[in-house]
Amino acid sequence: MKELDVLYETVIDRKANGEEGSYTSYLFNKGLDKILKKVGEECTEVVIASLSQSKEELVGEIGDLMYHLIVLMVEKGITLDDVNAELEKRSQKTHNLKAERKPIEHL
Ligand SMILES: N=c1c2ncn([C@@H]3O[C@H](COP(=O)(O)OP(=O)(O)OP(=O)(O)O)[C@@H](O)[C@H]3O)c2ncn1[C@@H]1O[C@H](COP(=O)(O)O)[C@@H](O)[C@H]1O
Repeated sequence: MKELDVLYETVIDRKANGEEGSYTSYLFNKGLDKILKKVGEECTEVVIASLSQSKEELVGEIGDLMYHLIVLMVEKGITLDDVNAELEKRSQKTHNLKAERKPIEHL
């Protein structure tokens, strides 16, 4: 997804160079605990928006979560390619529902 690549590069640049007035630079300066707090908050906001808000608001909350996840990835040295490779590995395997979760078939 093009926008994710652009955002990732911007976040990499903020970590390397910093930028006056940048929220991303602010997060990196605060450190891992602050980034994790924001990821946790944004997860909760996605859950709340899913239950009670419009599709538009939910899309906004998902965007916030994805942004903060990318900040976390950059902080931990994880690339989009790392995640793509993991998803690609999983895509080889389908029908992952565990046997015990499958409905009992009545013969
Ligand atoms: N996608 C985002 C993005 N999503 C959310 N946010 C910011 O995340 C903050 C979260 O808001 P909250 O109300 O939860 O938190 P807050 O009270 O403002 O801040 P805290 O005190 O909790 O840290 C807001 O300030 C938003 O502006 C983002 N800030 C930046 N980006 C991207 O990062 C790029 C670089 O931004 P800067 O680093 O600010 O130049 C931008 O062009 C965008 O593409």
